[in-house]
Amino acid sequence: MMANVAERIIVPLDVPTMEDAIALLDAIPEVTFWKVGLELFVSAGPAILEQLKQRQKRIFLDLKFHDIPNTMAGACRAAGRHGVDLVTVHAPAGGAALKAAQIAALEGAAQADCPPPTLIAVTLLTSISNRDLAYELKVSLELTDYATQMALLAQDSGLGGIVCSPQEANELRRICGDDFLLICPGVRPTWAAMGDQQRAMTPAQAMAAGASYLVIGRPITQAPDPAVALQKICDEIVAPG
Ligand SMILES: O=c1ccn([C@@H]2O[C@H](COP(=O)(O)O)[C@@H](O)[C@H]2O)c(=O)[nH]1
Repeated sequence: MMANVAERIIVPLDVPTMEDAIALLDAIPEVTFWKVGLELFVSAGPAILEQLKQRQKRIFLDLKFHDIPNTMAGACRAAGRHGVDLVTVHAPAGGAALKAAQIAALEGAAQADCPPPTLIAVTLLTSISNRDLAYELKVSLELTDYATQMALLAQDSGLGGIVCSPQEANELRRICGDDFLLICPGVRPTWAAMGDQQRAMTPAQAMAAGASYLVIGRPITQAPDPAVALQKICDEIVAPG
């Protein structure tokens, strides 16, 4: 397995319990970067972060905070104390909330004497289609223009990156520059089911579009053999068919 490719794949621990999470960690020890989302954090709490640290894994705490500035700051300060690598907020919370969140995340890390997390903002969930944006959310901008506005809002607010679909990664990389993290879920090998993802690309396409990291869940975690699925994805990135 090409180490540098595998290290750019973040696998979500989208499972209901701590026991399920540990089984997944043990099934694919090759994974260096794990994502803890709402389901597992609400179920298992911060203890899952300790399990990951004991295994020297990198941690993406994906709780997608979206609230008023004071509440966002409190949540990000607490997240900063956990010593995780990445923390998510929603960009449409607005510039005041994003700035407050960024400052608070650094404060939390300093209080706990741990490295500060990189705060990243979700531009537009990858489960939202062009049609959903226009007809359900009543956003009149073109989807790429909306994602660009959210990315620039995050960058201007001092955040270190965004979560975006690989379909917008090329344009957002051009606009936001090389030092801004682009974390891309919505990644599907040709042999995997799309599920609820609406704006997806293959792993090789997503890397080529400028993603810093790919978030790939069900194609790996629900495969008959997750380690084989991970290896297949790495091979496809290195030598696209
Ligand atoms: O826009 C977003 C933001 C976050 N996610 C998260 O990524 C994974 C994707 O899992 P798959 O099984 O590969 O679909 C999941 O944890 C989401 O919460 C996203 O998909 N889109």
